[in-house]
Amino acid sequence: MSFRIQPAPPARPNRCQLFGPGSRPALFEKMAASAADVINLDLEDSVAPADKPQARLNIIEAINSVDWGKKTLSVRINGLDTPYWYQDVVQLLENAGDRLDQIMIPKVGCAADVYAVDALVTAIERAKGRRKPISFEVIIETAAGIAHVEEIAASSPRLQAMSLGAADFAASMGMQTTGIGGTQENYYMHREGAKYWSDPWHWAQAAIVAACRTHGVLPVDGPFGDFSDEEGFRAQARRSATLGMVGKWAIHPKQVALANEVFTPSETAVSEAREILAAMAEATAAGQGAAVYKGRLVDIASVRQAEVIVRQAELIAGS
Ligand SMILES: CC(C)(COP(=O)(O)OP(=O)(O)OC[C@H]1O[C@@H](n2cnc3c(N)ncnc32)[C@H](O)[C@@H]1OP(=O)(O)O)[C@@H](O)C(=O)NCCC(=O)NCCSC(=O)C[C@H](O)C(=O)O
Ligand SMILES: [Mg+2]
Repeated sequence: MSFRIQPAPPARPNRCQLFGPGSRPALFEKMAASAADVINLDLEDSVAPADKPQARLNIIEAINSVDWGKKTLSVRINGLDTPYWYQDVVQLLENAGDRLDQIMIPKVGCAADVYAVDALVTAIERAKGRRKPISFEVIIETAAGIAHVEEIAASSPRLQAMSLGAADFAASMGMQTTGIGGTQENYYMHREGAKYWSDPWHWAQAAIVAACRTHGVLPVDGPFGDFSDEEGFRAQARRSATLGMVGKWAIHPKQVALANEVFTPSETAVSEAREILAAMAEATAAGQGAAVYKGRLVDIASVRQAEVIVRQAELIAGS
């Protein structure tokens, strides 16, 4: 371990972030009643330009009136390259009550983007005497965002989570696809007449996880567009979980249970982790630094791996 200790991320469940357009207030109660850990009310790309003023009003009304339970409540504002974002922030912070937890900043390209929103949010919080500081989450979905991912992860103490936005990311990178996440038909290796599909999102996810873990931020996988493809969603989510991401977006209520299933460690995984901890406790008591568990080596690094799984399970059970 470096002399600089890896900070812990926020201790809250983030297995599923359910999105809904701010222009469809009929969905808000259904979102609140869902099993998602995080709700993202959208002012950005799912809301047409002409509907943005009304969507802001809908969202403010819903933040103040709907029972959101223990969910993290987040609003996605418009990007800093638009004329909308400052009004999103000003109207939200001046009119939404303390139930608003978080602002999601899309298409972040550098740390200064987060700094700009932080400056505005801080000024409004002071002017209005808001008691609860607003936290931030960002979307990495541009070439600049992934190129500057580490400085973005370090950009503000308000930052709690970072997602990969596969659709805008693909567009910004000039990728030849209209798919949102998942297997891409033309991204394959070829050998002896057979195709082997690779994962084009893997490198960006790994970069996001590394940046997030370095700075104590929750890494999250973004949308999977084909909401009729449950196995495709599961496969994408399992790869993300294996890489270290803590959750995934749902763009349809069908996807909430799938995300919760994948990002909740299974009973088998938790029992195995506990057995590894027990085996190592026994080995340590006997003055040994390593042990054999089910025919394989376990040592102090295995303890750290097992602790990740046990901590995740305890966090979810306690939420
Ligand atoms: C995708 C949808 C437009 C589908 O809406 P709809 O046609 O109404 O779906 P269904 O008829 O299948 O709905 C079945 C029931 O579920 C309710 N419903 C639908 N959507 C939601 C929701 N988001 N939350 C809660 N409940 C929902 C319906 O009302 C039906 O209920 P009932 O009649 O009582 O049975 C729609 O799901 C939708 O708008 N989804 C969110 C879209 C969105 O927010 N997109 C933005 C995030 S993705 C993105 O921005 C890309 C990213 O930035 C990137 O770059 O990668
Ligand atoms: Mg996007």
